[in-house]
Amino acid sequence: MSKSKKTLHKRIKICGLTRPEDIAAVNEYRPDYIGFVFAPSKRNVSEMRAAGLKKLLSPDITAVGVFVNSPIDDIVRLVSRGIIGAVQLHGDMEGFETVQYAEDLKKALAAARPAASVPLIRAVRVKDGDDIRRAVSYPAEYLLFDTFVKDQYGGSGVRFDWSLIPHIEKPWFLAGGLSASTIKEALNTEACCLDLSSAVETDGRKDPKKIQEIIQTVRSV
Ligand SMILES: O=C(O)c1ccccc1NCC(=O)[C@H](O)[C@H](O)COP(=O)(O)O
Repeated sequence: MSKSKKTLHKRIKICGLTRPEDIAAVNEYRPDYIGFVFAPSKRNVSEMRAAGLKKLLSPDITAVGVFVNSPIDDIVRLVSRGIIGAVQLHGDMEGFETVQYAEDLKKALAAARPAASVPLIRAVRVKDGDDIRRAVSYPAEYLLFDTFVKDQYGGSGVRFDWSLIPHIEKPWFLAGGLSASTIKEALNTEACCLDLSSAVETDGRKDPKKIQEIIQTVRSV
């Protein structure tokens, strides 16, 4: 593992924002990305809610739409309306979010927004190293490694064994149970971005103090 890659500036994504108060917190503490979850989840936001939240969001923070097996048209509409600027695919690579699906989505996004570059982030729910190796050739700009939890697509707050991640050329996000107690260790991985949700919540709501602490830790390195 190259030292320079490990010590590169890490980006931060705070996922699962649902309220204007959450947007006020990220506008103040400034992660690189925030996530709106359009999949079934306790953090789900409707298109209308996300549109309202996006209007409040600082324009230099990229809003990522998180999807699980969604129709391409729904994703393209959110991008066309300027509600999201990146697409995180968290569903099933076999059966729904296939390679063909990603290629069709890319074509549809390019047709709808020719001037915009809308990166795809391929989420991989890691059970073992094979899950990672299978995902490397998926047509996405980034990979995102999260924990496999049965019957839960994401936002579990559970960590996986990071030693399963080999050196890969494609940039990748690290997710799954990242918290104040693991963030320094995560800074020592080759991830380009650290993605948090559960650990920056209190009683199921985003907690500005926890967001501030995590972002300060990451930025102080
Ligand atoms: O957050 C959710 O509820 C969710 C539901 C369905 C698919 C994806 C979901 N979240 C995706 C994320 O990017 C989370 O930040 C990531 O899974 C990490 O969450 P956590 O382990 O809670 O930090």
